[in-house]
Amino acid sequence: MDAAVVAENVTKQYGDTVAVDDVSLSVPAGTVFGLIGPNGAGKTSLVRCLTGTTDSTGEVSLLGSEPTHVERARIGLLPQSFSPPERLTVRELLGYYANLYDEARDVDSVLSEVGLDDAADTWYEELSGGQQRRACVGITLVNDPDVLFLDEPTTGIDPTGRRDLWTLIEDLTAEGTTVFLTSHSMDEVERLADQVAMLADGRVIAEGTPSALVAEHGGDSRLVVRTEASADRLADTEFRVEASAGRLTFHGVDATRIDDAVDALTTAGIEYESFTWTEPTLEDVYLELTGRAFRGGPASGSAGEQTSAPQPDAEPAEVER
Ligand SMILES: Nc1ncnc2c1ncn2[C@@H]1O[C@H](COP(=O)(O)OP(=O)(O)OP(=O)(O)O)[C@@H](O)[C@H]1O
Repeated sequence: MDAAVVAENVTKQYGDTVAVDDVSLSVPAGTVFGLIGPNGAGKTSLVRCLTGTTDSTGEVSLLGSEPTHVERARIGLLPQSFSPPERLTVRELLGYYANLYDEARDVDSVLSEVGLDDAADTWYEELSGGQQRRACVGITLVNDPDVLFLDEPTTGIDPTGRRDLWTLIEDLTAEGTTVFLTSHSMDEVERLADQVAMLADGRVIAEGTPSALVAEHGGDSRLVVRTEASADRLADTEFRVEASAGRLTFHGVDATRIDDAVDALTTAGIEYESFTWTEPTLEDVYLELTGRAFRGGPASGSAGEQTSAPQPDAEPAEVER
């Protein structure tokens, strides 16, 4: 598969601040590349280097050319902060941007894709924050770009709208669009990205598929049991069990071993109120790698039903006794 975006040893400095530090990456065409990292890690600066909207050192290839030489119609860029003209209706706004290109998509189709059909005749300034963000996403789609850079696309968008946008991004990549996604939403990146790079202090500190990163850095699956019992009665169990206020945490409990852990509780005669099974997610990877993990509590994030296979989107399963 051809690479749509390639960076080799890209560095960007603002005065003494090294915002992007010797970054190399490659994004195959038709895939989603997720860029994550704490505030100030250099994500927006890197996007600017890749799109040729700032100068940098190193090599960047965008659709096989230097970024500034790529036909603008082939690129879509949704910056983190974007303020289009406010005294236009949404339809007028998309039409305005569509007119900047020789060939553009049908504005009403784009409006529909971003869920703004009903707000088409509303002034941009009268939209809610989430609707405004949807309109901005729509603006990036009017030229039917081959590569789409989305910097925090779903900020302010409600959960249903976020999922609609995720589906839209999946549809776009299915048709061959390459998406470079910057996000603080780990569930968004985990759901969408084929490849993820984590940036810290301008450098890529981890890169891989979401599942590979979770396997390497996410920690183990565990069963958290709400009980006042101590761990002493579980001395013989094969699981590593940690006790903390009002709960026992069984480590290394994958989906097929939940029953074994519950059996161990029963065998030990331990009374419990409920238990929750959690498995590591990209959020755990993020917390681990940024060193901000909250130690001692159950990992937050996705989990499956007690007996089902892990489901990336499912809520934690709390099972009452
Ligand atoms: N125009 C600028 N002039 C000077 N310094 C800048 C400029 N833009 C960014 N920086 C600095 O570069 C570093 C990286 O900033 P950048 O905005 O790329 O981070 P980010 O990962 O996108 O952050 P966030 O998640 O908060 O959006 C920060 O130290 C920031 O202060």
